[in-house]
Amino acid sequence: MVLNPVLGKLVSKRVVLASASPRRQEILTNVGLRFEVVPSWFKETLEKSSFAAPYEYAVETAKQKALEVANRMHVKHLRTPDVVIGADTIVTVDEQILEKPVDKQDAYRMLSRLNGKEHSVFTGVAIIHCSSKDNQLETEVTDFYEETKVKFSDLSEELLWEYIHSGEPMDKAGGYGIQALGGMLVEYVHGDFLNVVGFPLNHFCKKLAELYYPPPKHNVQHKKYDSIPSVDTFENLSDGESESSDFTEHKGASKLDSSGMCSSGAICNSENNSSIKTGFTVPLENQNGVSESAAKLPSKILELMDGFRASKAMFVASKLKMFDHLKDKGPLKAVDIANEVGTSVCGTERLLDACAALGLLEKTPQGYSNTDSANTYLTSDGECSLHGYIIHSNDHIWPLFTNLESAVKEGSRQNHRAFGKKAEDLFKDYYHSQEVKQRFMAAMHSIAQLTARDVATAFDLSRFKSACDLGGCTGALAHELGQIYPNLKVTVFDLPEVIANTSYFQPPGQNTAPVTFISGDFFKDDLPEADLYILSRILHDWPDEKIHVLLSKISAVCKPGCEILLAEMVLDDEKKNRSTALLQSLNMLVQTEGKERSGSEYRALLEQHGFANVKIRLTGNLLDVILCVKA
Ligand SMILES: O=c1[nH]cc([C@@H]2O[C@H](COP(=O)(O)OP(=O)(O)OP(=O)(O)O)[C@@H](O)[C@H]2O)c(=O)[nH]1
Repeated sequence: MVLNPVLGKLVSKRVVLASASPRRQEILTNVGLRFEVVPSWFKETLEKSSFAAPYEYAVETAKQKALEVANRMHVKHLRTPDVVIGADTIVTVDEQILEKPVDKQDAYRMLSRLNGKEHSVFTGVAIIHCSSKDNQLETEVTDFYEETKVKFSDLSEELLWEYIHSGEPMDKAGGYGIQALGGMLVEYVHGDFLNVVGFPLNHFCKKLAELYYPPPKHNVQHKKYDSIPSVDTFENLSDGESESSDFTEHKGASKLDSSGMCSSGAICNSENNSSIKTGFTVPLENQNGVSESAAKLPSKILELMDGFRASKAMFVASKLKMFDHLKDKGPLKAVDIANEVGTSVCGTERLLDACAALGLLEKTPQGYSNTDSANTYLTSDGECSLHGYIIHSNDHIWPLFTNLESAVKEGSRQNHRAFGKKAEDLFKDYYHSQEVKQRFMAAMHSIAQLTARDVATAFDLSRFKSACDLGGCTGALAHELGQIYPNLKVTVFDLPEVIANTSYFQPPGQNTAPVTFISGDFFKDDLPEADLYILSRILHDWPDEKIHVLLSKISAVCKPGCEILLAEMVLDDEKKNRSTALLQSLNMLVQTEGKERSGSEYRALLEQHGFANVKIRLTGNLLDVILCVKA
């Protein structure tokens, strides 16, 4: 779910965050944005005195950071990104610009200046839209800044030094982190808190709204985006569709009757009273046009209550290949689709209407047709088809999840309840029939294709000569690695039942780098030699005991300097923020003995087997990446 649909405009774009700041990564990840992280190499050394105002310095630095990454990625022939985001945070006090302290003395100097006073925090942000024409990079720059005022209490020398010795100030503008220990120094904040932390999310969304929902020319009233558009339809999540600025057009269009329904019969959106197609939030306006009841309605809970119905509607339409038929022959009427797929007309019409309301289809007098997102993701041959994973979700995960209650009570997987068969070995269960095996492989292939580029580029892997993808299934990640690193020889090592079935999934065309497939069981058989061992979505399948067996085997064949790359959904250490990963951990509960783990948990497992320098990258995609080296 994307609460703010303007972020959905970036869904099908290759978005790059040109920042090493973990805070910026977290702020953007938390709102569901998918992006790659490519830290900028631009040195923050612009001449401050040449700028008329401090914020101009921050904006220019942000711009240069983003442009450096856009250029580097273009030149390196990694696919040119669509959007690069750069940011720079500075603190100003007494007309001085403070950046990150270089050492403890510098931190002390900064904090002493801020002590007992109000100061400003500016973050400059640059959003660069990139395109490639005749192999030349073309860029369109949008930039802005946000100012937040912060006041420090009167702080004792002792407290300042204690804070400095905590180590927290060192990578933070002005020498403090308001989101952690530094919060104790602060008396008040006027303005956007996240701006202080490093990224002005609200202003960023407004800027995107200006860019992606340009105001209708006849309606000058809405020229400025004071609020983020809140039209909550799925089509706003896809790029290029529904470009109209619905949210301005609908403003105030519907009135509510006493039952809370819009007079049009549509359900209304709480923020701007616009007609929306999904959700239940029903506002009442007071005389100032402010919604009174919205706050009382548990819209999040209502949405979650509804969530399984929406999933199932999409699953069934996918399983019945409705999106495939519409791609080939749309627009089609319900009766035509019902005839094509052999379903009832009344049931088909309701399903298609629901899919249209969810933004998966478009409904016109000519009939139903796919949205661009449906063509791309929901058809079985779509460019980034998730069909395989959707069918696996419908046929395998859904029955398991209906037994979640038992799984939670018993703390174990539920295959016996869902499929009337006691779980044996996890993969033997998947591979007991050709049909289930192919379904599972297609599901893994969908996810691997969606994530491969982000996994492959999370770190620079060009120094490696050979890589072995343990449990690499269809080879989707291996092929992507071969594309990006032409000097890397990639081997996929997987069970014989898998290797025997990989041919169907190989990419078409001659110019893909060759991948070698070797069959074997990584728990029992000798592992192929490699400089880099990859485990993508493997460790989460297993309990710690089994992971120790596997890591000790890898450690035994790894020469010093060899590395391991893990691709997993990494939980935050407190296990409270990343809902997709936490739900995935429940998913592992109902079907495996494994679980999702936090960065610290992975680090501890790896370090026990002699791996060091564990680096973690949150990619913003479904998989995050961990790299470590055999000491
Ligand atoms: O209260 C807080 N104030 C500031 C921060 C963090 O401080 C840094 C600011 O540095 P900069 O903008 O130069 O960004 P870098 O970290 O060097 O990363 P780039 O690669 O983008 O240059 C920033 O990380 C803020 O998050 C804080 O955490 N709390």
